[in-house]
Amino acid sequence: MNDIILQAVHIDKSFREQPGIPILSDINVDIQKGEYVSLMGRSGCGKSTLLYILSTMDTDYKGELYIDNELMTGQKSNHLAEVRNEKIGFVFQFHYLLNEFTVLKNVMLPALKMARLPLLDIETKAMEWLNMLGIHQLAPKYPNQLSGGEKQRVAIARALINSPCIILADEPTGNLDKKNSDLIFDIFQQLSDNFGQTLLIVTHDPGFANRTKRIIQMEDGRIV
Ligand SMILES: Nc1ncnc2c1ncn2[C@@H]1O[C@H](COP(=O)(O)OP(=O)(O)OP(=O)(O)O)[C@@H](O)[C@H]1O
Repeated sequence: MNDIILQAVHIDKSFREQPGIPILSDINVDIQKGEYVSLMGRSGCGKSTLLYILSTMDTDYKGELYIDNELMTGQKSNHLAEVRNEKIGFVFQFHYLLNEFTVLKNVMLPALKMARLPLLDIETKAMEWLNMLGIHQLAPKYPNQLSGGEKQRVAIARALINSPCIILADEPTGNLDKKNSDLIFDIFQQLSDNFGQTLLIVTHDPGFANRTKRIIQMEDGRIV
């Protein structure tokens, strides 16, 4: 056992529609527990494709992926779904909140799916994260009543509810103005500094990447 939370070993990927055209070539990545890492590179270099594989959602690749020292490659889809729900927190450019549920219920959902804690404890935990992110007053509202920045903070609370080993974020501020982007970056910084949260963030923003502790730079499907 070691402190590596996420490990990609010799990952290659090409899309079935374009066999023989490599999108990712010999990708090797180690993310240690508590690391705060950004993944940068020009548009089309393969960042989202890689993140999708690291998140276990894309299983069509060559090489090996380990999450929390467990080999994910070749595992059945229902086991991968369990690992994702328990160990990975996702934050995307678009928040994917469910409009028919309140903010509180949206944040609680991943924990309700796991069904490991009593309802009241899940609610308390959800409120704690909403509080920490400065949006506890939004708990009874519905996503379509919120601003873009507020929705993204709710999405971060939802990503945190199961105390994931790692947060994976794909352009989490891509849809936000500067003020809200700064706020989201401050939150990631706090999660890293105060909670030791492991984070891997795909970003175009060099200013943000420079605030992370390590930058992984990609070019044409390779890490450079
Ligand atoms: N389903 C697909 N079939 C074929 N090619 C694809 C598919 N999805 C993505 N690609 C190609 O794979 C390459 C990498 O795409 P990807 O979305 O990973 O890049 P990216 O670095 O995340 O770009 P951006 O910063 O613009 O989001 C691109 O050339 C893209 O056109």
